Amino acid sequence: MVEIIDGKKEAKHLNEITKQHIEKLAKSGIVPGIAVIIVGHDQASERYVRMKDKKARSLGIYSIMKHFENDISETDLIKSINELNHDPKINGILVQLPLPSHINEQNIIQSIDPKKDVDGFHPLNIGKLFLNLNEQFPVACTPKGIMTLLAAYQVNLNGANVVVIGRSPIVGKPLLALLLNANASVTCLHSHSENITLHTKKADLVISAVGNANTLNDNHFKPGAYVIDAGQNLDINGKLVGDVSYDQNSKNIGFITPVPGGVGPMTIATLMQQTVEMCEWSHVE
Ligand SMILES: Nc1nc(=O)c2c([nH]1)NC[C@@H]1CN(c3ccc(C(=O)N[C@@H](CCC(=O)O)C(=O)O)cc3)C=[N+]21
Repeated sequence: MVEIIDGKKEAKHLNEITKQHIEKLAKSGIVPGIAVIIVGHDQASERYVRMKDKKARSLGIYSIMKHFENDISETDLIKSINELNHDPKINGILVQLPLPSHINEQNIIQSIDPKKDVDGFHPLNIGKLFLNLNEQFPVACTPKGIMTLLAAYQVNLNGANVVVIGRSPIVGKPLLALLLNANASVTCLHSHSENITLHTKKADLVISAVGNANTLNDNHFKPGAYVIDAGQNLDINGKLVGDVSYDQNSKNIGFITPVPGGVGPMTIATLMQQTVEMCEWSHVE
């Protein structure tokens, strides 16, 4: 029997801890704040952004949303980010990706004050992560949430054989760094990799961040393997599914995170956690 991890339950637990931090800050008259910028009218993006805003408000985080039309110029977008960089009520700035093709994503990410980069996408923060610096800095929320989930399930990463599939700057790459920093032996596979099964069959833990339904199935894993599915795909019926196809009777999978209800809720809970952490960091310096 496959154990299905309850990401919603872990996210709820994390949100309760975040709430305690918010209440403690409130005693000093401090309210953490997040600003989310969204460009255009992509349905999925609008939905995620609303979910983030709703969760932030329910926890007592000050949350503002800036919604721009598709034809906003890069200069105007940077201007708006600059205002938020200087807004003392805002601790975290998130620019929802992807952006329209006439806007250079790196220019936008690099215009965010690294101390307010709640996504952890700024090159300075990614550099700190890869160097494993002993200081406080933001880390991409999906990878950080996955690490929290692994810790909650007491997965021993020390010397473990871990395969990460995907090398995006928002999931695969930061995950590589986090896993290396946790002393795992990490293999990263991607669209040019040959014989994926050769690698996944040896893995104690496989983390898939591909973005294609049915990328993996039970035959890819060794008995008892842990599987984290960070995929968010729509199947042919428009249903949200992950990268891995499996059922309760899959014989090799030890545990797996479901989609929906696995990594997704942890991403949003981690965003809330990190907004509050960044507020705390800004007050001790
Ligand atoms: N700057 C930026 N930061 C991001 O973190 C970011 C982004 N841009 N662009 C898009 C991706 C995608 N992403 C998700 C977060 C939560 C769920 C999530 O909560 N999923 C639920 C289901 C959601 C639903 O009901 O539709 C689940 O898996 O259970 C999904 C996807 C964050 N992203």
